[in-house]
Amino acid sequence: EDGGIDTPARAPSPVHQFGTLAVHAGAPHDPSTGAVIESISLSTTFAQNAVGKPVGAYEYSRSANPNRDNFEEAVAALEHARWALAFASGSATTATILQSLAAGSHVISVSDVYGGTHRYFTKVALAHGVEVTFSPSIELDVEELIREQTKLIWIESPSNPTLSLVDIRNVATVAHKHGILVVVDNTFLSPYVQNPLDHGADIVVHSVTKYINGHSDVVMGVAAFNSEELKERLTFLQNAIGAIPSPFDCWLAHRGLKTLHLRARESSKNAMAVATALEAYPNVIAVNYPGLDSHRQRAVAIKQHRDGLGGGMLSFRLKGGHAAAERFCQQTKIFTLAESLGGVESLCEVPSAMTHAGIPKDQREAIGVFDDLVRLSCGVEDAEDLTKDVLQALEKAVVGPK
Ligand SMILES: C=C(NCc1c(COP(=O)(O)O)cnc(C)c1O)C(=O)O
Repeated sequence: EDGGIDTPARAPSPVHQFGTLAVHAGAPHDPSTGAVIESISLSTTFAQNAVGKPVGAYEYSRSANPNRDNFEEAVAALEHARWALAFASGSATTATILQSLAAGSHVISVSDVYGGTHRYFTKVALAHGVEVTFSPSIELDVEELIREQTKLIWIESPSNPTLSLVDIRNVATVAHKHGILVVVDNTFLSPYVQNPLDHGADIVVHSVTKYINGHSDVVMGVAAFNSEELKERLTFLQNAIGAIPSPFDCWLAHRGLKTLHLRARESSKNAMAVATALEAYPNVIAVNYPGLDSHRQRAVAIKQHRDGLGGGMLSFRLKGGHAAAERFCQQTKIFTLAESLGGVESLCEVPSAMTHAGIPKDQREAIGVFDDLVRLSCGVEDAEDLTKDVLQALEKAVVGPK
């Protein structure tokens, strides 16, 4: 007990280090053929020897599927969780968790969240009776924001796209005193850099579409947790709502996950090089990167991130407003102008006009998503090439005196 919520049993401490788990967790050799790589089980249904007596462990693919089981087992191992459940997308994961709440429930969310998450919180959740309110400084004011009906606190750390951090333990300590669950969206860092359950979170979620799959060829989401009650509730909803991923997508995402440690280290190194170059550039107003000593919450990164890594994501403000931000993204040669993030290829975007365009301008700017903000997803290309690409695009983007 740490207040009003049972502290669930923790997953057993991992026997192996991250890289070994990434390669081997949830990856049994086929006992009949010895195949080292799992097959893809596309069958949607499984024979029964007699009524209600399936031949094996499976009956119908929406309820369970071998590839999904293997992928979920691997994610659970990497997030230090007893269980993980995979969904059709990160957004489907968010929706299923919110739909686990009774009508009349209240959720407190950090203000700076992905635009699609904001869209669900403000335009969908209320339809099933869940009210979401936002806080720009959740560590400071969470206690006063809690209501009798508050059931969940939703954190993105780092947040998309301003890379704000939250000290998870601080929020979880307050939340658990009131019997409130804490969800951390760990998409921006991946399980390699941060494990929110180790800091008191009750559920960790990812858009698998990003770093975990890592190759921009799968849309998927996942939630991981230690509570048996959550496992029962969310497994029921995974089947009843049915927002599940395909076996092939699970197979692809499991393959991508096996190199997550290599990709996360490389993209973090690249982001540090690019952020450092940006910080030195005269026409850059501000750089948001948790790996920089100048980051406003650098102490939280050092406390919560493996080796204080900043991850592969960063954003920066450019003199010259929206026009300069757009020109930058049109001038890059290696960074591709596109939404999404976390893949092997580097991407750039202008959140105010793209991923966060659905958030009203005044609310956007209140959380630092200004029209001149550019977001970069640093892939695994060479740091020198990425840095040169950014600098040449800056030269062309900024018109007038530097
Ligand atoms: C597509 C983008 N984000 C998706 C996303 C999601 C939604 O994941 P989807 O798999 O795209 O549904 C959830 N959480 C975070 C932090 C995210 O960044 C983007 O920011 O370009």
